[in-house]
Amino acid sequence: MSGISVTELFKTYKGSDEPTLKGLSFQFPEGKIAGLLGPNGAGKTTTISILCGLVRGDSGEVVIHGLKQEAAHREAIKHIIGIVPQQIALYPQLSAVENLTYFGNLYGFKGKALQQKIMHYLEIFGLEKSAHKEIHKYSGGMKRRANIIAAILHDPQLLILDEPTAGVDVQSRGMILQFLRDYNSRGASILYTSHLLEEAQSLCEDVVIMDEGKMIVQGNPLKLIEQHPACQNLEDVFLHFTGYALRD
Ligand SMILES: Nc1ncnc2c1ncn2[C@@H]1O[C@H](COP(=O)(O)OP(=O)(O)OP(=O)(O)O)[C@@H](O)[C@H]1O
Repeated sequence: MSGISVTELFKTYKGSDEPTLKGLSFQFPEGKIAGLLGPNGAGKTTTISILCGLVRGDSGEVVIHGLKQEAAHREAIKHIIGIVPQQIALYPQLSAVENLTYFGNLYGFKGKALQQKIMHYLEIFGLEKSAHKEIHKYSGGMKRRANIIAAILHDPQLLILDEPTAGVDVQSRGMILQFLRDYNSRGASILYTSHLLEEAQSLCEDVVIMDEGKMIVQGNPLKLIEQHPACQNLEDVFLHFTGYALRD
C-alpha cells in the first residue's frame, strides 16, 4: 500500500533487557495528517527513527510509499521523507541561511534556485529578518521553525516531525500548525508526535496511540471520542487506553 505500513516491529537497544518495540503494527494511508501518540517511553521516537532508516529494527517490516525500509531503498526513501527531529539539528555557530544552504546541498540543490527557496521559506516561517543571524542567537521557537525548514527543502512527500511544537509559544505553535495544514493540503502526508492531545485532536485525521512498544488503538480522533461515551476529548480516550500510572 502507499503511505506508511509498520508490521510486527521489534526493537531492543543494545545493553537493554527490555524491548522498546514489542510487535508494533499500524498503517497510515497517504495524504493524511497522522499522529503517533503515547506516554513517555512508549517508543514513538524509536519508531520514527526506524521509519526514517536512522535506527534498525530487530525484526518486522516497514514500508514507506511502497518501498521496504532496507538498504536497497534507503536513498530513495531519503528523498521521499523529510525528518524534523526532537532535538534541534542545526549548527549553532552558523546562520540560518548557512545552515539551510548546507542542508540543501546535501540533497543536491545549489545556487540561485536554492537561495530563492531558502528565502521563500524563511519568509513563510517569519525568519527573514534573522536570515543571517547565528542560530545560537535564535529563541527556542525560532530554532524550531528553522529546524522544520531544513527538512522540507527537498519537497518531501512525507514529513515526519517529532514533537515539533514542544516548548514553543502560542504564536510559533499556531504558525507551525498552519504550515503543516497547508503542506498537507498540497498533497503531502504528515506524521507527527506530540504530548499535546488537544492539538493532535484538532490537527490529525488519524492517530495511533501506542504504549510500551505496542499499538493500543488507532482511529480518527473524533470517531474514537464518539465510540467511547465516557470520553469528552482525545485526552480522555488516551487516558482510557493508557491509564494513570506514571512512566519512567
Ligand atoms: N539509544 C537508546 N539506547 C537505549 N535505550 C533507548 C535508546 N533510545 C531510547 N531508548 C529507550 O527506549 C524506550 C522508548 O524511548 P523513545 O524515546 O522511543 O520513547 P518516546 O515514546 O519517544 O518517549 P518520549 O515521549 O519521552 O519522547 C525508553 O525506555 C528509552 O529509554
